Amino acid sequence: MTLLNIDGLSVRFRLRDATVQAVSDHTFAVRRGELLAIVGESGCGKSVLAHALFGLLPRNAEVSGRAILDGVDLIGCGEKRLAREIRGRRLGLVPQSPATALTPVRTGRRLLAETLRAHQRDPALADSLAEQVGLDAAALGKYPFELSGGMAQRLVTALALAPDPALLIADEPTTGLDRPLVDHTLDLLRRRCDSGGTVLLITHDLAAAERVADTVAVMYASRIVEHRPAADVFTAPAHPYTCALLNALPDRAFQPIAGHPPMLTALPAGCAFAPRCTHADGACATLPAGPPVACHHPLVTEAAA
Ligand SMILES: Nc1ncnc2c1ncn2[C@@H]1O[C@H](COP(=O)(O)OP(=O)(O)OP(=O)(O)O)[C@@H](O)[C@H]1O
Ligand code: NI
Repeated sequence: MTLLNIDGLSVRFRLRDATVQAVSDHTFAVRRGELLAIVGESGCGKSVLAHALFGLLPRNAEVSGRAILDGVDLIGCGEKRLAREIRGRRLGLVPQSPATALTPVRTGRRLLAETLRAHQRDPALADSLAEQVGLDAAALGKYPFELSGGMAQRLVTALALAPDPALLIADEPTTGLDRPLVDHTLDLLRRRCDSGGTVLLITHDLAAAERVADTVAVMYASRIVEHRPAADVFTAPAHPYTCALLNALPDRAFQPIAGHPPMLTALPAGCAFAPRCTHADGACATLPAGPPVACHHPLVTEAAA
């Protein structure tokens, strides 16, 4: 059953002399129990997508399209309803910058207990939540400024989990963690989905997505260019950009992608990857249809059908 239905979602920022097109025409659904990983290079619009869903965009943002979570349009329902009914119980966010998200004058234990209480949950769950994210009791007694980056990261993850949200958006939840803790966090998200929860994992770490995702959406320059089951994306990528991303991994060809992504203030009318793509031709001057694969020359043709 579908939990989140996104239809034609776009976000642009108006600047004095330019417009930043940060999210372009996203249409996708997330099933209950699904772990969808959104991957793509730095600056492609992943966090802006998360903030649009959470209703956290700055004033210069213009949002269009719809994002229906459990019957409620997150884009159109208004700040009051978002604050009262949505953030917390239905929608949780692990923010990308934990340090700025933590209230400095309370210990981790107190922050967690307050969040639990605010959502009618037992504040005594604070210690077990901390344990789930790999924080020990001593760390929980510290103030945010006393925490390392990795500890703060685990605390914001525990805080986002505290209300037990129907959909958890985790924006780079493994930043600052060493490998065992990265895996610990990823496995926690996987278990959450296995027991009926739903997670949208935003990451630039393809290995992380490969470890736990059911489905993967690959973003390039504000658009989703490929959105398919994870096993297919990692074994038979269909978009040349996905293929190039995988080939850049150290344990694959370790071949960096030539060139740079376009400025989001000057996106081309056609395929934005065409200038870097060895398969590009005249057809790429027009916008390809898709996903599942937004490409005029997909590498796996049946996937584009
Ligand atoms: N308030 C804003 N005004 C103008 N541009 C913005 C604003 N917020 C974000 N952007 C731009 O939107 C684009 C997408 O940013 P976003 O943070 O979503 O990237 P990202 O994919 O999350 O990257 P990273 O992996 O580095 O976190 C960037 O070019 C960024 O500069
Ligand atoms: Ni980001």
